Amino acid sequence: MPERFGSRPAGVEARGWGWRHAGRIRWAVDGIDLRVHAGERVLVAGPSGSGKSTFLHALAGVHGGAEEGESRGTLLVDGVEPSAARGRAGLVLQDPDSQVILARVGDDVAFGCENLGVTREEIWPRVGLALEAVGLDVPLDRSTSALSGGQKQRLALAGALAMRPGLLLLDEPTANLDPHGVAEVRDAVGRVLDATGATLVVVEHRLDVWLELVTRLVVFGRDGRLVADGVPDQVLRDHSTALLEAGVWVPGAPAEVEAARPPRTTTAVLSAEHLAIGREPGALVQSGLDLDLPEAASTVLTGPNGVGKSTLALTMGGLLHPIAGRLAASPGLARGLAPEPIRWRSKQLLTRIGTVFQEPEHQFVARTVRDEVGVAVRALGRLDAAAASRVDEVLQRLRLDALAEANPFTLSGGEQRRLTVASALVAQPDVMILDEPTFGQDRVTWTELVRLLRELVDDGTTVLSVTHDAAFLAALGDRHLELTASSGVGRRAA
Ligand SMILES: Nc1ncnc2c1ncn2[C@@H]1O[C@H](COP(=O)(O)OP(=O)(O)OP(=O)(O)O)[C@@H](O)[C@H]1O
Ligand SMILES: Nc1ncnc2c1ncn2[C@@H]1O[C@H](COP(=O)(O)OP(=O)(O)OP(=O)(O)O)[C@@H](O)[C@H]1O
Repeated sequence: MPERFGSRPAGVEARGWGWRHAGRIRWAVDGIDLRVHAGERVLVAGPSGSGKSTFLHALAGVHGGAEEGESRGTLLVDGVEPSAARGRAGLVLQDPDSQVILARVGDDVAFGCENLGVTREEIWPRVGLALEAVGLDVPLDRSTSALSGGQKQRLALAGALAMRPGLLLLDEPTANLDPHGVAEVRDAVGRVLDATGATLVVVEHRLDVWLELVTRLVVFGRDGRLVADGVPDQVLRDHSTALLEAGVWVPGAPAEVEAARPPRTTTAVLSAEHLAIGREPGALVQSGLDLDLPEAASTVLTGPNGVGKSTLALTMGGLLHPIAGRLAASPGLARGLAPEPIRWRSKQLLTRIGTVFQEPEHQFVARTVRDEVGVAVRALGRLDAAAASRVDEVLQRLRLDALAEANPFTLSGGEQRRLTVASALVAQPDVMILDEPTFGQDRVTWTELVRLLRELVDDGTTVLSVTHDAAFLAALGDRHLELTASSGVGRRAA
């Protein structure tokens, strides 16, 4: 491979390296001593908010100047400052939405290659190969804004793979993928590494998926310093306590939460009959859906990427018009309003159905974390002492209290996810609809989130969650609905 295409494997060296984001007192990452040889494959794990993404962004050379933060120590990629080695690294961001640049799938995948000066004759075969490798089977002229979350994640990875970088940097690349897609994408990365010999640094909470591909495991602790580094088997054996304390999902050590239990009642709070859904009238995604949400139980909706889970969640949440059929609330939920949630005004919706979107940052409206959590209660004119103390309690339970004054947009991916859940919780809606609620969570924050949702259900809240997370399904799938491409929605017992 000609070198100007950036395919020569690049090593990494950190000596006492640290980064502090502007506006923060704490160093997000500090005292990092790490030498990664060209061609090594490194898995980075650690608690939510421990600086994993910060480190990855630094390696990609995308941190800006003093207005974004300050660094100390030394960080080198291929022997030079990361900003001078930008063409050598391919970064896939945690939030695939923020990485989509161009309007068409093919152009978006080609974008990075064009920047590297790859010839046009070579770009298009690369684009085709990369899309095939990540299993994104859509026309090159498909609009990128019409892709589902999982499809966008595959798109971002295809763009990075097409560049054939010497240093591949992946931030939770499989967090939005269905189980089949997880293995498919990991194997695609493996094949590219085998072919190019590139160095890999991948951040992921779930170790089991990546362990078979990597040669090294590096673990960040809560304070942004390394707590373990070495051959995976050895790190897992010698540091198991430290790893569990750091919230790492150690294989074979599942979270300690109760299993799902069958719904207590068959009374439905929301029922769909022959429902047809889509983002717009001409674009039907599913039709003929019959389903209901049992009261005071937790229903979990699973299914492959792009099948329509988010679309169904938004429709159930009263945010998208059904294309056909009927979605009706029980009289107890409608409380005097028309039965169709789409007809409720936003304030009326707030206390009846709270929806947490798949992409957290689409939801932020306030300037601080504390204000964001209080948005709903303020809209309802209920910011009394009880509401204020509930805000504090939720912040503390979801480990956001130390970030109460931070800007929501500066939070880590996992912190943002917890913030959106916190905001919806505080309004105390009868029904909560959550799209991928455990995205980006470590074992500790995951457990806290799952326990909190179980308590809500015990107290009478009806919860519907969309997820690809098998552990979440085991803990909260009182009712399991599986959406499939051919047969609509199937119901499974807990
Ligand atoms: N742009 C920013 N400005 C200010 N603080 C930031 C910014 N980005 C991240 N932080 C803070 O730096 C810390 C580390 O964040 P980072 O995203 O690196 O964590 P992470 O380990 O990747 O977390 P997660 O597993 O939740 O994605 C967090 O406390 C976060 O709030
Ligand atoms: N904003 C949009 N505009 C038009 N079409 C969209 C939009 N978002 C998604 N789609 C399309 O609608 C279909 C269903 O998408 P949806 O997001 O509901 O899937 P999903 O099951 O939630 O997928 P994932 O698991 O990847 O998040 C997909 O084929 C997708 O391409």
